[in-house]
Amino acid sequence: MTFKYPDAEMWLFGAWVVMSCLCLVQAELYTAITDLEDLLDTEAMFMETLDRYIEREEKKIERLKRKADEYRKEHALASSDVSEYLSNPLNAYLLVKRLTTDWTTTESLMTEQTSLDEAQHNFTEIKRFMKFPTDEDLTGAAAALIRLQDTYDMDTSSLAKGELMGVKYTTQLSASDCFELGRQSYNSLDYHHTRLWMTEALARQEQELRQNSNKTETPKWEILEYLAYSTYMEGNVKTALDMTNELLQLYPEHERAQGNKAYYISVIDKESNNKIEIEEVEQTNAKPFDRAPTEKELYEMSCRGAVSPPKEIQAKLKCRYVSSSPFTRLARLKEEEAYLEPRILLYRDVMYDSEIEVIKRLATPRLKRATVQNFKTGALETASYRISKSAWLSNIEDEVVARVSRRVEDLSGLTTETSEELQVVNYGIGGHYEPHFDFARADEVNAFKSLGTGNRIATILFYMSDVAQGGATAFPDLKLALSPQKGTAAVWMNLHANGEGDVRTRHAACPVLAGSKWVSNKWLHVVGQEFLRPCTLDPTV
Ligand SMILES: O=C(O)CCC(=O)C(=O)O
Ligand SMILES: [Fe+2]
Repeated sequence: MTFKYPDAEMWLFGAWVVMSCLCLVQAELYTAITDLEDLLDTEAMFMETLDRYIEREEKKIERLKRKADEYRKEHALASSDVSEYLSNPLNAYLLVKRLTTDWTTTESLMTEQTSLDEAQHNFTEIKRFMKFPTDEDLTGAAAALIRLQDTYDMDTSSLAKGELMGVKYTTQLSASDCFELGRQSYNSLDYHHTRLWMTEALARQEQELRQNSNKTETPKWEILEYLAYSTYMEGNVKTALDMTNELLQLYPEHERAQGNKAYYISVIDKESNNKIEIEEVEQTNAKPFDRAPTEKELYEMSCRGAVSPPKEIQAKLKCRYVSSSPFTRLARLKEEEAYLEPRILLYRDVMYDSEIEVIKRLATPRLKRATVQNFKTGALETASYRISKSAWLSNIEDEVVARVSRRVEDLSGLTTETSEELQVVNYGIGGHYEPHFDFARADEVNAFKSLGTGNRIATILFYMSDVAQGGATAFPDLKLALSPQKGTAAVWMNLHANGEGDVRTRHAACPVLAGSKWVSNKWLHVVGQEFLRPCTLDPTV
């Protein structure tokens, strides 16, 4: 890549060498924090190019100002006594010269484009060789924010003010930021969030105008257009008509709004001719539960701590030190019961910071958008219900990975001979994994078939980071949420002793609200555990 600013070249080239190997594949940057960090480097290069462009343009304007001063002075002199001035042959010559060759030079200075061309060239090169977000990334980032809003039940205005579940951050969203979220929701046909964010955009815009801030970029009529339409789509035609009237006061020639107005009036007329009272839908965020909550609602409630296991169950939970193997006799395990039936155990401080660093370092260059198995076909696919980046590490790659496998055996009393490799996962903001089973169900015939090791009998989930906010592992049916604590492992059996899947283990990774989440999974399989966990025909075990 060639850069046109000579002294920028060395720095840019250095950055390019580092970045170019990482950056040729550009997609889904929002899925992991590690990728977002690279975007800051891209932004730094954009800023450098912009600063240089401004500097050059300012120099140009300075030169033009000096020229204008010269013209003004000479012109004033001439005007003070025109005939006297022009009677001098030198002045007559200079006047003609000023308006010919001189003026041509001035004009070409005005229209000179080199700094613009160079800046544009540099922008193109940066976009080609550095990580650069796509429209898909913007859609994904907006969807992640909306997912967080829903899961953690955050009201639009608090979120726009930077309040995340009671924690106040300094970043706020401007009217145009809110407008963009509304527009993204509109493009996803999500009229509920379109209305919420366009309402907020209007409120913010009024505030910005009151504060005389020059932030306001989106015309009010445009916000009103989205707001009116989403309001109509949500069933409130009268309010939609009022909003469209307001829009037309600001922009009377707006043809689409004129059409919509006529349409809304016709809907209202038709209803009143039929003597049907139009019921304006009450628009609130509240979700009244006059019915049993759906799994999604239970999942979201577990994530935000709005539900928890019954007190009787919690009262029975114990914690203890255990030593079941040579290793754990030396370093006794801190075992905590998180749930009894099914048994979900937490082991504290079983992965050390130094081990976590090695695992993260090995996994980082290999992180790819996580896939889920299409259990019907066996194919691996990306899916919006699982948003994270993951990589697999094998025991032979590093002693630390092998050591983690041995620790898994100590924790579970099972063998890792037939297990999958260690799956390392990094979730960015909004990263999540919706409710799922780790085991394959009866109809998912192709799952693990090629491995020949049977179903996933147990899950050992290591938390490799704390998470500032959100990111719990939720078990919706149990109303249980495990909050990540660096170094802790969660362990549970996915199968009953008769080999049937235990549906109570259905679980999810709640969206990360603030911070970044690292975990690793070790999935143990059935084959090889025959003597370690004997099977029974009793379906209750
Ligand atoms: O990240 C978590 O909390 C759970 C991850 C999980 O369930 C999975 O990867 O299967
Ligand atoms: Fe899972």
